[in-house]
Amino acid sequence: MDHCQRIVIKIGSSSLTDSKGLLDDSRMAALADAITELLRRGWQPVLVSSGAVAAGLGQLGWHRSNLTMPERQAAAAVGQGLLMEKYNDLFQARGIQVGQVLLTKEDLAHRRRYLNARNTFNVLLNRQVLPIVNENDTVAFAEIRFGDNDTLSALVAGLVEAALLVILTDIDGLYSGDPRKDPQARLIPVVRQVDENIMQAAGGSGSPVGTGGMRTKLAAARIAARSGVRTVVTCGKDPSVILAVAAGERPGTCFEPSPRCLRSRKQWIAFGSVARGTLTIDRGAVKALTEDNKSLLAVGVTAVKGTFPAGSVVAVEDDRGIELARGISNLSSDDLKLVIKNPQRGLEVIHRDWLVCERSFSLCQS
Ligand SMILES: Nc1ncnc2c1ncn2[C@@H]1O[C@H](COP(=O)(O)OP(=O)(O)O)[C@@H](O)[C@H]1O
Ligand SMILES: N[C@@H](CCC(=O)OP(=O)(O)O)C(=O)O
Repeated sequence: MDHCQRIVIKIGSSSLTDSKGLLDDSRMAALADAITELLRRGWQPVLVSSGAVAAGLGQLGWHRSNLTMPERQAAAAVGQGLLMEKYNDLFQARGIQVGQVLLTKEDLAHRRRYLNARNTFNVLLNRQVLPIVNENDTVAFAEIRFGDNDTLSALVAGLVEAALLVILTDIDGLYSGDPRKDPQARLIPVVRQVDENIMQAAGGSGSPVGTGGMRTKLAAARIAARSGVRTVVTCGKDPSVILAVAAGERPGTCFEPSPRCLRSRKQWIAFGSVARGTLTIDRGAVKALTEDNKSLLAVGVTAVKGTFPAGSVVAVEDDRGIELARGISNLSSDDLKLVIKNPQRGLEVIHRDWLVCERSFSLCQS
């Protein structure tokens, strides 16, 4: 199996719909042509496609303004079927089988479901079936939904160990400021680190159909970079651009993979899992974790929030409430509460193999 040849392509609602907000047939056909060519060239592509809500609204004749969440979810229920029907017809005509993969944040947060999804992707990809992924909008609800598909595409890219993530949108890349508000804004061709400064350049969505804007694309690029995946954000008007990206060209903005990329299990802890509780640690423990790469011992834990069994993912924060690590706790919250009153020397709460220190988890949340 050659993971180097895996490529995740995310196409946003703004690139899939026409000026009336309906699915753009010619754009979808051009996308199908480009993906077919990628397969012919030996790549294993995964398509993360938005557009379910837009397609549903078009079919039902509903207007986007003032929709409640259940109404959006109902529109997605109608639209997801239409979207897949279109993709199925387009790819069948090109001799390619497709498989629908609908995921929620909760699916990826659950370690066994995450691994099951990985096995399914591997079977589809190794048998030249194109996985077409979307968020399962009809069941995902407010607090635990991705909302946009940018973050989802980055998690999928890490999951399948892709070499490239291509995010197709309605603008040719990341600009130094939101181009709608700043006419002086310049295109940034390469980003080596998604930090707070770069984050400040990004605004929300510019189109009525898009959801995340550039902010969620940066969060996605950061997750991908830490997972060892190079991200290119570029314009999806002409989907054949993905062939140029696969051939090594860098139209738009290229986000380089991090030299300190995380291995699979730590990627999941850092970006896929949902923390079930929070541990506050003292200054000595902060140093041990962030500078000395040590495991977290019970002596350094000063407070425990939440109720969780042993084996849960927990957030670790300093005494100012800043999250600086995440890991799998060897102890339940009940046991931890007993232990911190009377710490046993050397008792390990999180082994360093199950601990991820990340200076800015908040930058990875969309
Ligand atoms: N710094 C920036 N550079 C480029 N685009 C930006 C920036 N800040 C905000 N945007 C907006 O982000 C939009 C793309 O995001 P979005 O509308 O969510 O598209 P999609 O449906 O492809 O996810 C652009 O059209 C643009 O208006
Ligand atoms: N899952 C939703 C995606 C929502 C959305 O608009 O995402 P995006 O266009 O990527 O900002 C759908 O299919 O309509």
